[in-house]
Parts: sequence; C-alpha cells; structure tokens
Amino acid sequence: MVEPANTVGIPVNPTPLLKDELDIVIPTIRNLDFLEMWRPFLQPYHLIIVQDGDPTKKIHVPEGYDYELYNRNDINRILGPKASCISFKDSACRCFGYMVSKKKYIFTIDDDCFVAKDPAGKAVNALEQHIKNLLCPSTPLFFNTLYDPYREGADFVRGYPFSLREGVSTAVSHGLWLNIPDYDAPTQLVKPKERNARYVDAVMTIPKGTLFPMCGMNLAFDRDLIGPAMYFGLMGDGQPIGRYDDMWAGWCIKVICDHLGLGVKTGLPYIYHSKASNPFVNLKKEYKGIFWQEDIIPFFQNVKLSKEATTVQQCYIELSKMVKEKLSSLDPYFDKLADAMVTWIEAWDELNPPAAAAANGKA
Ligand SMILES: O=c1ccn([C@@H]2O[C@H](COP(=O)(O)OP(=O)(O)O[C@H]3O[C@@H](CO)[C@H](O)[C@H]3O)[C@@H](O)[C@H]2O)c(=O)[nH]1
Ligand SMILES: [Mn+2]
Repeated sequence: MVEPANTVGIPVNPTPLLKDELDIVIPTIRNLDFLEMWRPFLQPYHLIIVQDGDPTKKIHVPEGYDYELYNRNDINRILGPKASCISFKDSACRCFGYMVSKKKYIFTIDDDCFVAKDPAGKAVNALEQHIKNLLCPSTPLFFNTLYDPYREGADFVRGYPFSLREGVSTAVSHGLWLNIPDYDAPTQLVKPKERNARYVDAVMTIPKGTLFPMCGMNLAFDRDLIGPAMYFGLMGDGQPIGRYDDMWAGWCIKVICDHLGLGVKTGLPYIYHSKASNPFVNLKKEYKGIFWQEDIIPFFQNVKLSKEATTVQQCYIELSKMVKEKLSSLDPYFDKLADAMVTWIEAWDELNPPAAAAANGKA
C-alpha cells in the first residue's frame, strides 16, 4: 500500500535552489490545502495560482506563501480579446501562469498532488529533483543504457560516442506519480483500483524523434528555452475535447525541442497523486481525443520545421499553419485551435516583449 510522506517537522529548505529564478504555477478549481504538506520544499518560492471556474469563489492560500492569484476576470482584463485562447473549466488554464511569469523556470503541480516517499521512506523534494534535471544536460541523440550519465555514481557506458557526451540543454523535466497513475478514462474504468506503487529510481532523456504523453501534473521546464510552446490548447468549456491539454502541449514542445536541439527528460521525481477524477466525466471529455489522436500522432511524427525557424515562436507559428492545413479536415476544431495557437504567441510576446527578454540577457 503506497502512502504519502509525512513532512511535519521537516524544516523549510534553508537553501532553496533557483529561489528567485523559478515560479510555481498551480491551476485550481478546488482548494490549496495541499500546500501545507509541501511547505518545507515550496514555501520559499513564489506561487502563481490560476483559479479556474467561478471567479467570485474565494481561494484561501495557506499562510506564509508569497503568491499572485489570477481568476477568469483577471485573465480577461489582462489579455482582453486574446483571453479567448485561455481555456475555462479545464486544467489547461494553467498556461496563463506560464505567460505572466517573469522567471526563467516554471514548476507546475496539481492541487491533489502530495509529497511522495522514496523506497527508503524519505520525503521526496520533487522541486529539487526537477531543478537538478533541468540544470543537467540531456542526451536525445544516443541512448545511454545506464540512464542519466550525469548522475552521481553513473556515467556514459562503453560505446557511447565521446563526441556526444557534452549533451544538449534540457528544456523539460517530466515527473511521475505514485498511487493514482495518470491513466485515461477507459483504463481508469477497467482498472478502478489500480495503484502505482512502483518507484523506478531513474531519469531518462526521451530520444529525438520520439513523442511522449506529457502529463501536466508534475512538470517543470525552462521558460526561456521552450516557454512559448507550452500552450495547453483550447479545452474544457465550449470545446469538444478536454484533458488533452498537456498531451497537445507535449507533442508540440517535443517536435520543437527536437528541431532546436533541446532535451526532454522523464522519470524522477515522483509525487503522490491522491485524487482520481471521475472516469465517466473524464470519458466524456476525452473520447474525441482518443480517436483523433490516431491521426494527430502521425501528423506530429511527420512534422518538418524549416531551417528558417530558429526561435520557439517561429517554430510554433509554422506548426500552427501545419495544424490548420493538415488537421482541420479531421475536425473544424483544429482550425480554431490553429488560430488560438497564433493568438497565444501574440499574447505571449505582448506580455514578454523580446526586447525585455534580451535586456534581461535571456535566450
Ligand atoms: O476544470 C478544471 C479541472 C481541474 N482543474 C485543476 O487542474 C488540476 C488537475 O485536475 P484533476 O486532479 O481533477 O485531474 P486529473 O485527472 O488528476 O489530472 C490529470 O489530467 C490532466 C488534466 O488535463 C491533469 O493535468 C493531469 O494531472 C487540479 O489542480 C485541478 O484543481 C482546473 O483548474 N479546472
Ligand atoms: Mn489529479
């Protein structure tokens, strides 16, 4: 039986890595009580809370946290007509937090994710592991069979080309989940009692040319390297699909990371996921995605971005044109999504003017 860690009595981290260079983005339509358990690891950091659903509902933020909170009224006020690209009634709304942040790194976590225990029973500081993953190179061009070669006690194995051992910059760190795994609705329905108790002590780079199902529950990324591509799409209220927000973003960021020579890692850290959303409600949200993805995946597998596309924004705009051209025949929704991808980039650049980015010495 897997259980969450007990963090009572653990002192607040006295040396929080990247304290002033990282924001924590939390989408919530429930409450933020889970932050009590995370206090030792997260309290030193700035939170960006994206409140979904009814903007008149008061969300309590536990004492001692430094935060900014945005509800739907704030999103509409800040973005004006461009707010149409930010989903309502879906965790996709979290990407608004990525856009308003001014920091280099983002860690995003769901409000039903708690501190996991490692096999030795120690509380896992998931944020610290994500930071380690992001600050260490990735190896997308050649698979290291001993997993993360930069980790203490590991290295590149025999036969690994020395010319590739420098690795590439890491743009994304994708963490995993003990207890309730991130299964789709059909799997949740047939395996309602399945719990993940398997803690695999590994971090791997996802090879170039390989897509993966990115879960937004426990995710960190370098905003300067890949932020503009972390759009979580048009989901939820008024849309024919939901719960494919993180998947869509994951497919977009992976083809762009492959094109720009950036790395994506998956594995440690684990969080303890406590709440299984309702599988029947999820099925209603997911079902179109379940058959559309049989066409979407081949689309992404065949994406070829031009050599002129050298920035994330240029890659993303090129991608939006391909979506409009090649996926609109699947459903008119993709025509709307392609337009929303452009609106997102326009809003991103409005809130993050390139000159400001250059002035801050960012990429
Ligand atoms: O309408 C909504 C629904 C939820 N949220 C917030 O988003 C996260 C995730 O919600 P929940 O835990 O209910 O959903 P899961 O099935 O466990 O989530 C997985 O599916 C992805 C949904 O796309 C999600 O990223 C995965 O973790 C919570 O913080 C809710 O409060 C919301 O803001 N609006
Ligand atoms: Mn959840």
